[in-house]
Amino acid sequence: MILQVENLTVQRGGVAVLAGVSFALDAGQAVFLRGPNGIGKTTLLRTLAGLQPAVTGAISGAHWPEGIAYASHADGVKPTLTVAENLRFWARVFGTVEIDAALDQMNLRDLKQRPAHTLSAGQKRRLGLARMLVTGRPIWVMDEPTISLDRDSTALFAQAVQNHLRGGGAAVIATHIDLGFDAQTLELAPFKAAPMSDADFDEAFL
Ligand SMILES: Nc1ncnc2c1ncn2[C@@H]1O[C@H](COP(=O)(O)OP(=O)(O)OP(=O)(O)O)[C@@H](O)[C@H]1O
Repeated sequence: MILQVENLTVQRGGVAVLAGVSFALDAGQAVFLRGPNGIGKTTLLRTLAGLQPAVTGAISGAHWPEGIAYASHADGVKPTLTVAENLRFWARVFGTVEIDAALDQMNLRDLKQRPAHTLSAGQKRRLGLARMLVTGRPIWVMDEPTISLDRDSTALFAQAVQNHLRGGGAAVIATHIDLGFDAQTLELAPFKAAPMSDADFDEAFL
């Protein structure tokens, strides 16, 4: 199993938001996380990425956590560097060298020498996603990756994810849209944590 999540409770601002989340991914598999605004998708992704601890439950797998590449809402793009320099920078951070495949897969070759601050929102997002390709990491954890992408770029991204899966990778993707390929779907609404009751407060502490 490349990633296994068992009975996970995750919290934001000290309050549990999701409880009892479980799923498992083998190499070559993806899961789409769905749920209304505020349900806890970002919180779950941040926990999977090892950026915050789980309240209870377990995350395990052959490559966890060192094999995770996390794409948050932010693109992580360095504005003063060109597109190619951004990718080389990330390649160096992750100990890889190859950026050509990322340029091609996210259709960035013509923009290679452009300073990133001159890119449109969608182009910047394509660069942010190309970053995932240069990490060389097997598990992609992605938060609404298609925001700002037009239909063609969304299709390019979906293709890049499928290539990653075919190469033995895995992906956890919070998305509201249909990316056009089959994967598990995990609806998070049923895992909404119960609100704290008055009985949970410790009077002696107040
Ligand atoms: N710093 C904070 N303190 C307390 N609560 C917070 C804090 N940050 C976020 N929250 C709350 O935690 C819950 C989960 O937020 P999260 O960002 O994980 O949801 P989401 O499903 O990713 O939402 P969206 O679809 O809107 O991006 C939300 O109800 C949010 O209001």
